[in-house]
Amino acid sequence: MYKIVLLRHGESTWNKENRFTGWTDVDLSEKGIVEAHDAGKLLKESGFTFDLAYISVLKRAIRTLWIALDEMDLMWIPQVRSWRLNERHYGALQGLNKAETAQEYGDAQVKLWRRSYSTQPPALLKTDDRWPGHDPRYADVPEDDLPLTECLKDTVARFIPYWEETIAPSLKASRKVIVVAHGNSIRALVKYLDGISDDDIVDLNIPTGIPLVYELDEHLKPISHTYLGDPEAAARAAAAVANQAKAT
Ligand SMILES: O=C(O)[C@@H](CO)OP(=O)(O)O
Repeated sequence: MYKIVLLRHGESTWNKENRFTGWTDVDLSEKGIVEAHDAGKLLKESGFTFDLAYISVLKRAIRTLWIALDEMDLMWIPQVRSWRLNERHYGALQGLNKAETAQEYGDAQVKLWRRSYSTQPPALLKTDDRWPGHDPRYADVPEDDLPLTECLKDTVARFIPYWEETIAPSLKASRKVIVVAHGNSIRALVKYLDGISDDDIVDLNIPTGIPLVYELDEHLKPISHTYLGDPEAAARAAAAVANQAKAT
């Protein structure tokens, strides 16, 4: 049996301001820093240890990992960054307030943009400063792979090859792995691992800063998954994420 821990970063400054974030590189809020410390303490108290970490190239995930590893006295472990673990790119919605966007376009449209499997938010133009082609951290990524917007299906398409080619072989080599990523990139992985349908994935929300532990069989098929800590608190936090973009 294999085990892997998936962790969404702690609350970011734009989570706090209720803005669509995507690939915008915002930092953790004060609450997010506390959540990252708590995640590390909880992992340590629960007997977890790691010898390899995978993270996105966004600082809210990187800092969450650093803080959690510091709590576990594991800052020495290899930390492998990939853009493929980034948050789903939110296209032209990046920066907008979620509730105001729902007032303008309606709750149903915003829910489609946030949670449907295959509806892309409005796209950026390549001339827009928010297009990742202007950011040196993506200089080695082929231009055709850099999104102008993404639906969850697009995030699955760029994350799962990385799972198959890089993360899964590490697990099979008995590495103790933590993945620190984002609400929608973790939804992409969970959809794939648990075989969740395109319709049912709409109702899955991932809370910030609560470790999600998967036990996997020898073929890396899930045997179980659980949030560490208080399950009701995790359910409440997930419901709060779902409700972030209501117009009223
Ligand atoms: O703004 C975002 O990038 C994500 C995660 O913070 O938001 P949502 O939960 O609305 O998909």
